[in-house]
Amino acid sequence: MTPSSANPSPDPSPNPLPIPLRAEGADGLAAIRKNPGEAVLAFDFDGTLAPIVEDPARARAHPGAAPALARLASSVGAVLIVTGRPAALAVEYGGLSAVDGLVVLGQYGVERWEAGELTVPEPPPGVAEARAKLPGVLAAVRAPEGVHVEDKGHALAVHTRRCAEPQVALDRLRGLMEALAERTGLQVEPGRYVLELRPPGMDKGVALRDYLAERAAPPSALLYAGDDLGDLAAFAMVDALRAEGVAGVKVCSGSTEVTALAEQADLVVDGPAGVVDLLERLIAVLS
Ligand SMILES: O=P(O)(O)OC[C@H]1O[C@H](O[C@H]2O[C@H](CO)[C@@H](O)[C@H](O)[C@H]2O)[C@H](O)[C@@H](O)[C@@H]1O
Repeated sequence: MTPSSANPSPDPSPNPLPIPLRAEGADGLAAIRKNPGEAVLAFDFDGTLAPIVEDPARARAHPGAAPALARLASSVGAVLIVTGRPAALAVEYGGLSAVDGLVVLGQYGVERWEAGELTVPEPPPGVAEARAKLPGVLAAVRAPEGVHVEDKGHALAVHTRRCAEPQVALDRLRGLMEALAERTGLQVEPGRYVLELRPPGMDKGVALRDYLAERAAPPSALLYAGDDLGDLAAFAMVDALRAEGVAGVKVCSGSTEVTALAEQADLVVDGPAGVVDLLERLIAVLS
């Protein structure tokens, strides 16, 4: 898959930006080019910067991601990672610690990493309760072989990717997870062959909005790239900001596993390799 485009690019440069599918996306890219120093570029981690792998502990960013983000960080207003991962893990798995000025909002915005400093609040008591109850719940329903739990401190992610039938397994667990979430005051965050039990009240859209509110002025443009259902809240925030006059670009790191983002995106690229290609094209036009 090459970057999506409605028409052939009129840009004569050897490394042109793709043409967005929507006029608003084209306006967003134009705003980044016009005023890069005030633009904010935000990225999801798994599936967007890091290829999806079976074992979450083995996920690593595409080798081109950190170098490209480091170069962009020197020419745009801010580079952000907004992830369901614990912030420190995203930094480690992404090899991102040397990206100047990078801010990582982890666990859907609950945690923050910046300049080597990590801020992690105490999780609500429901997380400990869910942690204690989850093994019993999974055993009681004879969870299929391959189901595994990732304990993220603030959330418990139940993964089915390693099951023989991951979608069947996910569907079988959904109701139980919802019931456990209700009993523990948590919410279920669905994703790519994963159901997470996490505290309510924060999502990637709120995380973006809070971050932007800290800045002295609204950005010249906000680009957000994601691949999974948890990124829809960030896309909705791009839309909300557009309604307030802030230019935006919604980029989908495409996969066959999730199609909801592609339906809303201005640009659909081919997974993390496609995202890195887009970053390199941005570097080329901004330098
Ligand atoms: O917001 P993100 O950065 O996209 O994180 C979302 C979740 O990603 C991870 O799970 C996904 O990636 C795994 C590794 O490739 C894959 O095995 C799994 O099937 C995917 O759902 C991560 O493990 C979760 O903690 C994140 O919340």
